[in-house]
Amino acid sequence: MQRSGLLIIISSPSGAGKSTLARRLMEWDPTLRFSVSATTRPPRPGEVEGQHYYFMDRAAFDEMVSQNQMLEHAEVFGNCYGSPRGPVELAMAEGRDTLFDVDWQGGQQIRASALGPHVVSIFILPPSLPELERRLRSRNQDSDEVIARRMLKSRDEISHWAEYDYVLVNDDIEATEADLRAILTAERLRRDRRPALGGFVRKLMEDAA
Ligand SMILES: Nc1ncnc2c1ncn2[C@@H]1O[C@H](COP(=O)(O)OP(=O)(O)OP(=O)(O)O)[C@@H](O)[C@H]1O
Ligand SMILES: Nc1nc2c(ncn2[C@@H]2O[C@H](COP(=O)(O)O)[C@@H](O)[C@H]2O)c(=O)[nH]1
Repeated sequence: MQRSGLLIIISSPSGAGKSTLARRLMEWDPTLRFSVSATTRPPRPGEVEGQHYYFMDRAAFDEMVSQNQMLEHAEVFGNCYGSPRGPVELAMAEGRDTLFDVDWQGGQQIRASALGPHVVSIFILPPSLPELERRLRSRNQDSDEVIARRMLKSRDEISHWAEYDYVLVNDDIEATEADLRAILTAERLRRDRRPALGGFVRKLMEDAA
């Protein structure tokens, strides 16, 4: 039987380090596929269409939603974000694992979808709220107003931490990346080895009889 890809969801308050960790994880394992989201947010300097996001206007976004082309979608910080369904289903059929950088609403929707049994969800906490703000500022890409809005929403996002399979505090980036690698390795072992164990255990018992 062809194995099915895992859906690895990473959520956190804005600025805790999801994108940085996702990038590092994909450098470690280039077979991982990143789910490039659609968004109505304008591009930041340096963001590339089709690599960081599919940037679109509200009409195009709504059209995708109405055609059932989004696996999940939500309004975050006043803009629309969504995960296109087609590439995820393709990756799963090919047995490839997909990484999602989505907020708690996206996490809930994917978990509740038909693909829910394939989800591994990870919540990233910042070491403190002042450090979260420092990281948002150090990124040097958002206005004071945008940063204030994201900080205001951070408590709401953090309140969903217990809905996730794993929760990591992203203090030291190397240590957090090592934890993510360990999670991925263990979850893949579980997926790949467990189905074959039924036959192995049956034979073990027969041989002993
Ligand atoms: N462990 C860490 N220690 C110090 N700085 C970090 C750490 N992890 C990430 N950063 C820095 O914090 C900033 C925000 O990180 P990043 O953009 O990855 O956050 P994010 O959670 O993806 O944010 P958003 O939700 O807005 O996309 C970046 O400048 C990144 O280099
Ligand atoms: N529910 C979804 N949330 C998403 C998606 N893509 C990104 N996000 C989340 O939005 C915020 C802000 O992202 P930014 O790039 O503007 O900083 C962040 O929390 C992301 O996780 C998505 O497809 N669905």
